[in-house]
Amino acid sequence: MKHAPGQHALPQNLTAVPHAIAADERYRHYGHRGAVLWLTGLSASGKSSLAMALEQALTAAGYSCYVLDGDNVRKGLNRDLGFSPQDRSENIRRVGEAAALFADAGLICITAFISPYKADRELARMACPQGFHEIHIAADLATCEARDPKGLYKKARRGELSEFTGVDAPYETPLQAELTLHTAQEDMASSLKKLITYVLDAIPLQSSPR
Ligand SMILES: Nc1ncnc2c1ncn2[C@@H]1O[C@H](COP(=O)(O)OS(=O)(=O)O)[C@@H](OP(=O)(O)O)[C@H]1O
Ligand SMILES: Nc1ncnc2c1ncn2[C@@H]1O[C@H](COP(=O)(O)OP(=O)(O)O)[C@@H](O)[C@H]1O
Repeated sequence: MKHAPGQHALPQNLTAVPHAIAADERYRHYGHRGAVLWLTGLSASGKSSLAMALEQALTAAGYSCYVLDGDNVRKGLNRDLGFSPQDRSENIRRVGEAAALFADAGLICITAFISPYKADRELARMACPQGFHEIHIAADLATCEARDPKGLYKKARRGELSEFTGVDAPYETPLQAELTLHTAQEDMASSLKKLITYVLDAIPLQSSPR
């Protein structure tokens, strides 16, 4: 359809608001509020496994979710960053900002990063006013080291990898996480069940979305 000069196809009021679609419309569309589920824990504690399984379970239940993890963030957006304390902080700052955008768009953003520093996790929380749920994937170092799925703990012990979390870099244990999963003491199905139960309660789904 052709428009005369000065006319346009969009409704006039779209130019008057910062977001053309308001939060309530996103809620009606997705059937739930946007939020960030922030998984934190040592390497091999179970973050990635639980994040992927949770995404699958929530999607099957009718939620719209997306996982941010090292695989899709450290290879692209954050490929300039390593594992120094400064780089880890910047990694988490950017992930927090990106997660906030996903939540603002109405999605459940599940993040799976070691995020070893308490102050960085607090900054991420402040960046995500839509709702930030810190979930501590708690497994002791000995268990994680015994799992060692990528052989990184062995490398670190041999001195071939420096500043490895738990070996020669710190992990600051969350003191007030919304949920703690003890993944050294229970199998993955039990941890996943607790996680799903928590999310269904904390982020209710409308009875008839869309
Ligand atoms: N030095 C060092 N310390 C910790 N981890 C290391 C290191 N070097 C590489 N890796 C691999 O990178 C993954 C952790 O990346 P993150 O972005 O989650 O780390 S952080 O939050 O910035 O601390 C981590 O993945 P996960 O095992 O899934 O946690 C490791 O596989
Ligand atoms: N309760 C549990 N929750 C999650 N993972 C578990 C659990 N028990 C054992 N595991 C195993 O621990 C390993 C964790 O690896 P991964 O998910 O890659 O950890 P991370 O992303 O934290 O590095 C997987 O092999 C997983 O099957």
